[in-house]
Amino acid sequence: MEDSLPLHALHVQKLSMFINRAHSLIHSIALAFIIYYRVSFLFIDPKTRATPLLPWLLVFASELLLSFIWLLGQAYRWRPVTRTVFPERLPDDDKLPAIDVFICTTDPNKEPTVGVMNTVMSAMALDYPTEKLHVYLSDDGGSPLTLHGMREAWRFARWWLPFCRRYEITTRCPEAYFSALQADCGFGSSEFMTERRKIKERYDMLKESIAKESGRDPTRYNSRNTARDHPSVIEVIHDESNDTVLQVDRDKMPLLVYVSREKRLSHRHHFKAGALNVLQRVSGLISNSPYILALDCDMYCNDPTSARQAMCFHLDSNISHSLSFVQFPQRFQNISKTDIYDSQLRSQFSLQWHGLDGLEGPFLAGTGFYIKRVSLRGSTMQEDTDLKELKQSFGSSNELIKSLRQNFKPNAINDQHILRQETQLLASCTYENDTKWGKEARFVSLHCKGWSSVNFDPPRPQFLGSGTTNLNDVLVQGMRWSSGLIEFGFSKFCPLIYGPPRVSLLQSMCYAEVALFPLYFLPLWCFATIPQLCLLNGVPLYPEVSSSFFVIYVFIFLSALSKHLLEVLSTGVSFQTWMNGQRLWMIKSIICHLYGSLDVIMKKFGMREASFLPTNKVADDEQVKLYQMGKFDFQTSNKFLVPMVSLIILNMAAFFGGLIRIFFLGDWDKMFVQAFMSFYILVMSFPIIEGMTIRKDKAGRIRPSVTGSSIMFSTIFLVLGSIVLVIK
Ligand SMILES: O=c1ccn([C@@H]2O[C@H](COP(=O)(O)OP(=O)(O)O[C@H]3O[C@H](CO)[C@@H](O)[C@H](O)[C@H]3O)[C@@H](O)[C@H]2O)c(=O)[nH]1
Ligand SMILES: [Mn+2]
Repeated sequence: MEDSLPLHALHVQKLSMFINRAHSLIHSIALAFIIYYRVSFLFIDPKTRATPLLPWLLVFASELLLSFIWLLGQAYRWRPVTRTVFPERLPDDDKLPAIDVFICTTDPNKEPTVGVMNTVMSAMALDYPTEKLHVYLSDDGGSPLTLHGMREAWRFARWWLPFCRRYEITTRCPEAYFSALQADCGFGSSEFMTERRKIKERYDMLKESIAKESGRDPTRYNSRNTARDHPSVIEVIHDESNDTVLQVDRDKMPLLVYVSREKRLSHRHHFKAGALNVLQRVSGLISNSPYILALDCDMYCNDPTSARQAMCFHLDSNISHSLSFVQFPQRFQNISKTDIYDSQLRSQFSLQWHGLDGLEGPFLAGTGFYIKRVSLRGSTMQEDTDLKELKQSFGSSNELIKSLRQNFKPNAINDQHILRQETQLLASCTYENDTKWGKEARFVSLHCKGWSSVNFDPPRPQFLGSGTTNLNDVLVQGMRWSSGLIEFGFSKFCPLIYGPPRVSLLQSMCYAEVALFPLYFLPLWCFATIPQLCLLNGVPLYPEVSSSFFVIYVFIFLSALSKHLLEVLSTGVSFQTWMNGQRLWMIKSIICHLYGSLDVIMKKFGMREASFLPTNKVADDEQVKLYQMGKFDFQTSNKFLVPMVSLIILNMAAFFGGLIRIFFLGDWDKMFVQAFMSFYILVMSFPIIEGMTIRKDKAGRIRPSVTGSSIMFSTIFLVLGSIVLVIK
């Protein structure tokens, strides 16, 4: 490089690092005391023990598991870093590498077409040489409405892009731009204002046209069968109309391609991962750019500079040879201030990813990353790898294999007919049969193959999506994630076994933490039931208030909570937001992680098929209102509600039973911790108690039938549990 100035800088967060390490050390010592306390119980003569063995062991096992997951999590806190970039030092535009943008959508009912097109247009408007930008939309729904939307988006973009460039607009997602109160670039000249009005009119026309098309024949788009069974359609979107746009501007349009892969009921399609594989192959023939930006259909580009920022890492000769991807944090535009469902994924993107960045690099978040195409290829390809071997890896397409050797130039297939035939082959549902596509878990094993990654979290969010804003979506999404992670944790890629020889111990610990944290459901279920059962039966499980081990327990409780509080507050949010995060952690552990794990077990035994319920991106006015008010919305299935409500009833019984014990039998010293646990659980569950008792609105009321069956379940648990306790 002629320019010796660095393109980016790394800053180790020294203060956090010091606090974290000191805290880990002190907290570990306290945990060691607890283990000593629990183990020494086992050496007491069984005849003189005040507590039966079984509940003691259950609580001990839970404490061990919780401590283990905590210990794994300390790896994130070892060496947190932040970064800055200097895009002004990048080489000239003609020396920048090309980028393919991949956007995935699947269901026009849950993912409104206008929203998807906004993402498409924001990507087309990235601040990057247009001839080096290629935008692909994968439509798993195979919906003609989406294709129609693409044509409209293209037409609008021909006005939108020059407008953004001319006035240096920074918010280039049309919807976000027009709905912002203070449009950026101020209200400048009258020329700008007239232009803006004209563009706004065109944008309204685009929305109207999409609405009209979707209203034309509802059955055409609502058919679930089309979504699951359709041929492949690949179309490079062209200029069809004769609008009078300046020829110069017309040339300055990125390539836009619609890809709907073939889907058949008899073939597995692997959801988003499958869609990304198809895009990788199809784009390999059409543009074959060395870098790829992957986006979810609702993750619009909020700042056009992300591509150049990413290139500050990819083009740095010190790190580029091993750098696989630059990940931007996933942020959301529709999250309320207190974030009652903890949808901002704060701990993940504001804490964990910064910690990983100080090790070998963050994991892929699934969206908002710029990845190097070769790092996706799995096996490294030598010049002399023979054709047979290549076909075993990449499938039968000669053209695709040719493109692998093109050094990121597109294949010069001039014959449109051949190009179409070949891309259709690549997007067919049988293409991956007997190949290595999808077999190598490429995304998760990048670091193990020696690739590194970078996390970049600039002050202005680069990508903004729609987060979950109702309980049902939160739980369904949480369940899907848990199930995916547990599956990974217990596969042959289990990070604790597969990791250490390939990546550092700390990095393996982080991988293990993400893969195993759904196991939180085991200790949390235990802590929400066993101490309560014992409390009602007068069985002590924790040290007496007068014992010095009591102090250790209090210390651990306060140390864990205050550390988390500090971490959350340092991201600039309120105490209330922290509390909401704690509450959601409990709810998700009890519900999502439990069902997610059951899901994996059932899949293993062939009792369930893999599924992917996309989250809803349509804003429901009533729901949004409740959400903005910070009120829970309990319109979700009974399988989620009943376990939660049952635990609350159990804890209510335990708490009041415990109070009676404490005041009438004088068990204060022995039973305080257990009574406090129930009290804490009830305080944290306040919105649910409110739903069971006070709230009368349809969305916020927990139906009496749910409460009824929950009372039944908790009674059965109490009776059976007490019998087991008495038997000893
Ligand atoms: O068969 C499918 C299912 C989903 N998608 C797309 O996948 C994306 C993510 O789906 P979404 O319903 O928005 O899921 P989220 O839970 O919001 O997504 C998070 O979780 C996913 C994994 O569960 C990751 O892939 C995403 O990047 C991450 O944002 C969307 O663009 C979908 O259109 C497909 O293309 N095909
Ligand atoms: Mn999403």
